[in-house]
Amino acid sequence: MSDAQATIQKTVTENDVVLFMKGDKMMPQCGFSSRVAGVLNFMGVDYHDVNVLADADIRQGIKDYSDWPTIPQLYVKGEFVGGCDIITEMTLSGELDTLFETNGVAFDKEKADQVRAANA
Ligand SMILES: N[C@@H](CCC(=O)N[C@@H](CS)C(=O)NCC(=O)O)C(=O)O
Repeated sequence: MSDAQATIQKTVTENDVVLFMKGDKMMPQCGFSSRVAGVLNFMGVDYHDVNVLADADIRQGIKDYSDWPTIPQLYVKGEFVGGCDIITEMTLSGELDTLFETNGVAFDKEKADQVRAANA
């Protein structure tokens, strides 16, 4: 296993929720990353952010790890969940709430409902 793959595996194993993104959660540097980080921030989710722009090996490595060609990538309990389109859909359908509840990830349900109401 390459160093990048080992680092990624360790990161997604040691942190319940991980967002591989461009920029960081306070200052995303891509609209897709910004949308996912914005939802997680608004929902009050405690997550670990990894800025792939800081490391070319991780940027490529995360695509290899999940066999998914783009960033952002959200992981919950070590499992790849999706990118921006999937997370947006799951937020609006309530599936993301269910996934968090099933995995014991704390979030503010009222805020999640607010996102849905604003996009209804
Ligand atoms: N449809 C994608 C949009 C994300 C996307 O297209 N990301 C591009 C541009 S930021 C990307 O990661 N390209 C490969 C790269 O920059 O390494 C999603 O749902 O996440």
